[in-house]
Amino acid sequence: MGSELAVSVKGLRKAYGRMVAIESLDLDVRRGEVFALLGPNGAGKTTTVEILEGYRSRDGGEVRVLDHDPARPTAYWRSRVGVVLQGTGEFDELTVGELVHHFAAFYPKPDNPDEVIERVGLREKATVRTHALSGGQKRRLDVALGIVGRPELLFLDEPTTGFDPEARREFWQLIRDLAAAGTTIVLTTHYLDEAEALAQRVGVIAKGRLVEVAEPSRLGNRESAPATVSWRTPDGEVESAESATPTALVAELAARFGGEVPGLTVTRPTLEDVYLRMIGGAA
Ligand SMILES: Nc1ncnc2c1ncn2[C@@H]1O[C@H](COP(=O)(O)OP(=O)(O)OP(=O)(O)O)[C@@H](O)[C@H]1O
Repeated sequence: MGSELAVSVKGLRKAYGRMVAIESLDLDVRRGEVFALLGPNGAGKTTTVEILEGYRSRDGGEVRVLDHDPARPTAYWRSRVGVVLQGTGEFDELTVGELVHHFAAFYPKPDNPDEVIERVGLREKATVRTHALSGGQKRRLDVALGIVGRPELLFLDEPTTGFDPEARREFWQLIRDLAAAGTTIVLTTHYLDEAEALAQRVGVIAKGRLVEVAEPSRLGNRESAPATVSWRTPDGEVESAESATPTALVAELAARFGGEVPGLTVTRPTLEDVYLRMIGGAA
């Protein structure tokens, strides 16, 4: 029986020459959760994730991934960790079907390659050579290659960049299905709505440090942040007020208008609002 944590990081440090990319980073990911890593360009997300995947060395700190140090990867450990790489250009001449079958053969207990192709929505492209796929279709193929080994833990680096809106929704469903089947998922993304739709917890990295970890609805005290209430006055002007007790304000407006309040909206800061404030403060 392994630990409750799929990923455990304490005091991680990584420098490139004199540039310190990661400075004393602590991070835990629980088994079975979907965890999103957010942060501006150059914050250190890819560096962190590639250290966890065993593809980059570290300069300091303790790291356990599925109870194993990724700095000393074994073939068995690698078979339990799925990595969605961006692009597999060297296999351009193979068809989608050939490539997914080829990758499946690397794993001890792979999924059925044809079912995986179906699940990522590429059934119609199974006999097409991979160089002839569109950008979004190539990303779907990358995902297929990352999951065909039935990983316990899946890393996804900016998985939906270049997807059209429908493909994103379909991909989100795929991630939810994998999570429901017990796969732990760590994803990096620049899309705040994606983090909010998929992740139980998000971690914000800025300048090589983890600034905060929270449920998306609670990040930056978002839940208790003042709400903005706006409405239209009888002259047709839009008026708005910030309020810590918006319900009371709306009740007062309802009384003032004698019923329906014209143009009423009540908004709290979005995940993007609190995120931008957070990384602005850390920069
Ligand atoms: N191989 C490398 N050699 C030197 N510096 C590097 C290397 N890889 C990353 N860096 C630097 O380390 C810092 C963190 O980079 P990293 O790629 O981890 O950021 P990121 O958060 O993934 O950014 P993005 O959102 O743009 O993908 C950056 O300042 C980057 O320039």
